[in-house]
Amino acid sequence: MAASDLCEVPTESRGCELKHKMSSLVHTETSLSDKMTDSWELDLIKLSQEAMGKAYCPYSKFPVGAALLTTDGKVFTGCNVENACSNLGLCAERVAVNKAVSEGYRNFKAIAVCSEVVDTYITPCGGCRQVLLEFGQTWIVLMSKPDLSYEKRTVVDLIPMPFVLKIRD
Ligand SMILES: O=c1ccn([C@H]2C[C@H](O)[C@@H](CO)O2)c(=O)[nH]1
Ligand SMILES: [Zn+2]
Repeated sequence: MAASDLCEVPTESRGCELKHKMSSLVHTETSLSDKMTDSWELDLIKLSQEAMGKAYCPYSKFPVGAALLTTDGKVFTGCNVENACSNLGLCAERVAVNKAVSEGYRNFKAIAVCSEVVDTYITPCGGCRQVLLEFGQTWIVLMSKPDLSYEKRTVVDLIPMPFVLKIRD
């Protein structure tokens, strides 16, 4: 995919987005277009690494970052947020998804995930795979290493034979 694929936000509205970002502490999205270098996938991974710096993980000491790209070019980041009551901890991916959904964004193009582990790509846990699936089967998951190398899969690749709730009329 070309870097230009990211420029889905019409040029005339980008300044507006940027102004909106700078003028508001409430809104948490950033626009990828103003951070773009060579490839959007690498940019998304770099944003996930930035988010990893905010991880709150005193128990596992295992920081994770995520950066979620919407189909209209916005990025919502997340980090893991642990708790003394361990089952209340949140994964980075779910923090990013919940931030996006709570701001009105449900259409996603990709999510990048990162950790400090150098010898394997970080992969979303089973719970997060189901959460990602909630918002579509064919969007992209980028699982990275600190050196920016990554594995690219679709959501359904990571959760074959997925559970989908069929609601009876
Ligand atoms: O893909 C993953 C895997 C793990 N974690 C978090 C959960 C917990 O805080 C820590 C150790 O499992 O890493 C994530 O945020 N995302
Ligand atoms: Zn998870």
